[in-house]
Amino acid sequence: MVKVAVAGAAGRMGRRILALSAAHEEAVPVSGFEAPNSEYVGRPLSELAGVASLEGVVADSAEKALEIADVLVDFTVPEATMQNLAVAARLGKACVIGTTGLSVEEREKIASYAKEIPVVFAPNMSVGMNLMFKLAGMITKVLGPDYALEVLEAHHDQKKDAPSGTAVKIIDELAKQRGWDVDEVCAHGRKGLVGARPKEEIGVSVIRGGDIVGEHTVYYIGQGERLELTHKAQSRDTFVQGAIRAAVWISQKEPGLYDMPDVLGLTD
Ligand SMILES: NC(=O)C1=CN([C@@H]2O[C@H](COP(=O)(O)OP(=O)(O)OC[C@H]3O[C@@H](n4cnc5c(N)ncnc54)[C@H](O)[C@@H]3O)[C@@H](O)[C@H]2O)C=CC1
Ligand SMILES: O=C(O)C1=N[C@H](C(=O)O)C[C@H](O)C1
Repeated sequence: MVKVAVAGAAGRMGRRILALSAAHEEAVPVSGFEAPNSEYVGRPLSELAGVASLEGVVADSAEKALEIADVLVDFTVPEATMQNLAVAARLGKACVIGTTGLSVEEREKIASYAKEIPVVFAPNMSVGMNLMFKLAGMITKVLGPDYALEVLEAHHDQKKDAPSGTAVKIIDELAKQRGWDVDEVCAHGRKGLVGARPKEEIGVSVIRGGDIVGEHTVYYIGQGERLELTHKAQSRDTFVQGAIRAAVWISQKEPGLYDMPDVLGLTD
């Protein structure tokens, strides 16, 4: 059994990771933690996860939680993820990171820690979305430059970062296929007298509201037709299942930076 420590144990993802790993055949949640000043520190994990058999309480540090674990699973906020990763590297523990909204510098630091410990780092852990990343690139290539590229993402009203980490990765795939520099071509939420649409542009639109789990669409807009490629997450558990799969997988790996296609066997 792979022993999992859950960062952000009281969060939307953290609670479901505790619950679903408690019922998993190859993983077991041995600890969960929150920031030291969190109101959840000391609360029973069983209460947060809604699983009576779960033992232990929410710890106040990554050190305490990781001492007894094999793998850190972290869906928190960028600052916490970077701190937790430093602890994991010091203790030689593998990591699964799902946090989004990280800066370029933070991503580089993750790559550097991955020289010491195995790390899965992916903005979306669902099977369908990881297939969509590939399809989005393929469609862009097949349709060619006459089709305008627009990306729309929608999430719940508590989401902190925008555009979503998934949208950022989709945009990277599209730009890569066209040979464009992503920093030069994105039009985020147009406003005012923006003029005619340049050919070298990727439009990016963001919706926030209610309890939308996560929806992403790429529009390929031509003259006389348009193709829409959409993924809708209907439950957070789709990401959680992927995260637990990644935790089991990474527990057997050498240091390195891995993505979900590695875990899912979707590599070319
Ligand atoms: N890669 C993927 O498949 C997915 C990624 N995400 C990402 O995961 C992250 C978390 O999402 P949610 O669970 O919805 O957010 P959330 O806000 O419900 O949970 C985050 C938790 O982290 C805790 N936290 C903050 N600082 C901490 C620290 N220093 N140590 C330990 N815990 C700390 C918070 O108190 C909170 O309980 C976001 O960046 C989101 O975009 C979310 C779903 C899927
Ligand atoms: O914050 C969320 O909820 C989600 N975040 C991820 C992202 O930013 O792409 C993945 C998923 O869409 C849910």
